[in-house]
Amino acid sequence: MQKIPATVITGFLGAGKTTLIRNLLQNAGGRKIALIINEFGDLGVDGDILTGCGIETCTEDDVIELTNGCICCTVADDFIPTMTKLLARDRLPDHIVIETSGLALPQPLVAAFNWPEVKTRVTVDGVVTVIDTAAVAEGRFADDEDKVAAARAADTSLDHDNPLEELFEDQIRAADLIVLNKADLVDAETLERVRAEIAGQAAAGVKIVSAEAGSLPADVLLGIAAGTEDLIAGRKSHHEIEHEADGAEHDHDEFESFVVDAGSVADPKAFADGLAGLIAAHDILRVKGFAEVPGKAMRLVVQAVGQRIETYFDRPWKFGETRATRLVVIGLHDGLDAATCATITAAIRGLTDDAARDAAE
Ligand SMILES: Nc1nc2c(ncn2[C@@H]2O[C@H](COP(=O)(O)OP(=O)(O)OP(=O)(O)O)[C@@H](O)[C@H]2O)c(=O)[nH]1
Repeated sequence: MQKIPATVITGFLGAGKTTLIRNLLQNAGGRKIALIINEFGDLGVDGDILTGCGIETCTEDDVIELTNGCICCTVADDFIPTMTKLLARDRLPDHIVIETSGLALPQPLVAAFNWPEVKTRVTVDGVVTVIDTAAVAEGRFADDEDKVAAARAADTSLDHDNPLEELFEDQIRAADLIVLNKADLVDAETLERVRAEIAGQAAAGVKIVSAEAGSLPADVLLGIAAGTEDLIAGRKSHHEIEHEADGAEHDHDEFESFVVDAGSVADPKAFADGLAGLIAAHDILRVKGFAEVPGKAMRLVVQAVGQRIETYFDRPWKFGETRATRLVVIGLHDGLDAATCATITAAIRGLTDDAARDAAE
């Protein structure tokens, strides 16, 4: 039996993975694609955006969500049973696409394709790492070099000062194809600078392409035929290297997420401006979710990556669906203690019409 190819789409929070997958589904050229989506944060926003975008080949049956945390930590209890169930279906997909959470390390996930029940049926076609080119150009993942040099001198471990940098490097290291996304937000010179920087960190021979809104032909993204599961042992993550000796698991204690239930959003522009102020005032990496706008039949998608905030209406609220505003907020653990989470929650609610929310509850 021919193995089903699986593509792993990875990349930091907000790099554009879901957007790239939406484009891929629209241009799938008749392939039946099954999607497995893993999210950090207790709200299935990405899956909902994809099933809400009306692509014929993307039904709720084709999208499987793993929302309980980090795919790389729950491979055995979560990912393997999901794959087994998918492979037991009567109508098998032509291709499997897996979107990892923006905080996942792809290496343990790819290694899971060597589990006997999966290895005989599926092969990793390739790991595609999506990069927010503008964020890299702004140095958002860069460590304070002096501090890291001092830490390295004191301790030979590879520990970074900045957990974002470490994750970012691990995601690049796992790649078979790197997409420099959001090319529209940088000029040609900056794009080339980022390309050179990334090429210096990636494995030799890895292809790097640039894109806007993840718009690339399906033939570029699929059919890499890398067989990455056989290569992954040579692409270890920082955590694997650090913990190899004692076999300790990595964790994502450095990151925190919480869900805010809020009231109606009367003025999306004012709401986005208020959110931008909050993001600037606190250590927030990502906000995403849906908002209820009074008098509108459609729900409003809210997407914030750093200071860039996007709002758009994606689909009508469904019959029987609760019209509500729910957002997931993700940040660094150190910047989001319980008191700060409560402050942010109250502030977001303050940007909305709480009376409407209370009435809905
Ligand atoms: N300007 C610009 N914005 C983009 C591009 N690609 C994606 N975005 C926007 O970036 C935001 C995040 O995009 P997503 O596709 O949700 O990113 P993601 O990587 O799936 O995010 P997480 O799942 O939270 O990690 C959205 O507001 C997108 O519309 C691009 O090429 N250019």
